[in-house]
Amino acid sequence: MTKISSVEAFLLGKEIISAKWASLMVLVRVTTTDGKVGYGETVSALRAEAVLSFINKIDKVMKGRDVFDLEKNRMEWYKQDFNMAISLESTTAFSAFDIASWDIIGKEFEVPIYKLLGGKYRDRIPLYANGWYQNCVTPEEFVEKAKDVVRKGYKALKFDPFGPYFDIIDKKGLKEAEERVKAVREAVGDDVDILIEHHGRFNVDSAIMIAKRLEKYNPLFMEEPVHPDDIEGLRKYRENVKLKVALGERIITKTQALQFLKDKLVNCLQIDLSRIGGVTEARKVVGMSEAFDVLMAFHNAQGLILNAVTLQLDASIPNFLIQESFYEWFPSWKIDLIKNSTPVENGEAIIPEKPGIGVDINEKLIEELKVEKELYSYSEEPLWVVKGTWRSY
Ligand SMILES: O=C(O)C(=O)C[C@H](O)[C@H](O)CO
Ligand SMILES: [Mg+2]
Repeated sequence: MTKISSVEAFLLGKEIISAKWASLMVLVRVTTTDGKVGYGETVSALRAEAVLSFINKIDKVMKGRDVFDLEKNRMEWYKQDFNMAISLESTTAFSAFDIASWDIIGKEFEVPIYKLLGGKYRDRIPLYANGWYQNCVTPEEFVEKAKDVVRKGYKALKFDPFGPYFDIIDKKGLKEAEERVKAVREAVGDDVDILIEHHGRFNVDSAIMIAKRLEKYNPLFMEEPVHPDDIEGLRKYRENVKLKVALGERIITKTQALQFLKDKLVNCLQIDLSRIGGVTEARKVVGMSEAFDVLMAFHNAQGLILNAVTLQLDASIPNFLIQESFYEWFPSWKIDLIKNSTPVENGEAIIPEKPGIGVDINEKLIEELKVEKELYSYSEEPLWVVKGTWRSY
């Protein structure tokens, strides 16, 4: 029995980066009584202290339990936390614990996790770039950065072309968004995919107007076109728009995922392993999606532990579309933390082959990067946008 002796969390950070929401990192370490160590990562933006307190409670519940008992351990936490199914803080804390558990299990068998999930389905992981458009507002600024992305070898890139518009978009906003998308499409050509991020900010009539304006640029998908809880709006969007819909980063249970699948509200599911319940729950949602002919494009916007474990699933699943990557736009401290062991080559990720999640943690950096608490200051530009893009021009 590989008994859990501790579940610890560390709040790490250094500087604000293009992905402001990911300027902090809650690193979770699970240790067993025989000294095995596994790492996971959770969501931190606006809720770091709450997540740390959940990890502290998970530590108390999991001490002495077998790290291999993934389903039993999850059910125990689900039983202990009456509100787990409606709490991102609880599910993200548990997701990190589950990821760290799989890290230990892979290390026990001395294999990367993908070998425990059915082996390799693909040798490399095609990526789309995100985070590349910091401080872009004018079409020219977007074009300059988009060309850099293509020069790096990416065959797909995602961006949010909507500036500071929220809920309703007017003629000026539509014109600005179209100018940005048109300029990027013309700059990258037809062989590079463009993916439109709405960040779930529009009411459905605005979202439909946007789709009508942008469909001529042939986006691979429209991500979170309407507010995340606007199910009726999404139904109306699906009735009026032919473009593919992608969503899922805010789904925290497989039951929620089922609602979108059974009502055919999504073409591509973007669940996030650090929110849905780690590897254990993510692989169930992959199977459910496969039954509905829905492809996976995991959300992956937090850090390099999440990136590594996400690549393990990408390697092994049949219904895969493309993988989000901030890798080349994350701060160097996050890359250093995993000893830069999941590099991107020509717009593709190499599958990490080390045991467990496939990366080693630079443990001496943990001490160096520790921060006391999450510093938050209000600004018109919310945390969840790529920094410097909320200006009209
Ligand atoms: O990467 C994406 O698709 C995002 O939407 C990034 C979000 O801003 C981020 O996850 C907010 O926590
Ligand atoms: Mg998104």
